[in-house]
Amino acid sequence: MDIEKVNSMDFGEFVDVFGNVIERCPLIAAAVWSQRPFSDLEDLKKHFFAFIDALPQSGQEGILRCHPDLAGSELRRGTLTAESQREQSGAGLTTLGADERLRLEELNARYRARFGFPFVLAARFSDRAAASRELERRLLCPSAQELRTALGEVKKIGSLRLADLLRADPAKL
Ligand SMILES: NC(=O)NC1=NC(=O)NC1=O
Repeated sequence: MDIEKVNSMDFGEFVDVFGNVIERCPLIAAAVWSQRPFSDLEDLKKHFFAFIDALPQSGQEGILRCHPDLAGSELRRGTLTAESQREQSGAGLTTLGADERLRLEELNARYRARFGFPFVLAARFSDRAAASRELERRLLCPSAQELRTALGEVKKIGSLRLADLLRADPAKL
């Protein structure tokens, strides 16, 4: 899909296509639509990220809370979004052994209890071993730093999803 096609989209089409670039936060696409026309993918990405960066901390934490746990209950229940399902299975998180899954579950619970939002990692840049290693490392970080790190992961996930969409053939959307 080229940027001209994106710029020609009406509001509904734009949110249909880009509403899950940031997991379960269609509001962001709904806001970014009014920034059109976009010069290219980078410009579109810049507007998504600028919206996130301009939010108060409560809004940024809200974005993180919209993310399903890695290898969590939503994965088991099959209620992940298509993007999350692909990302998590690509990182080998759908085939964890029981002990690995329980370990992640326990770490996720400790992380959420500490920071008040779930651990977020761009799974496509990771694998099952790296996920729990990163979780253990980041669990020890100061809260302000961890918020910035987590939002950086949200942006990595969003970048990959945008790149997929811009490469996608509109007929298949
Ligand atoms: N908690 C998470 O990090 N979730 C996810 N990371 C991804 O890359 N996809 C997800 O669903």
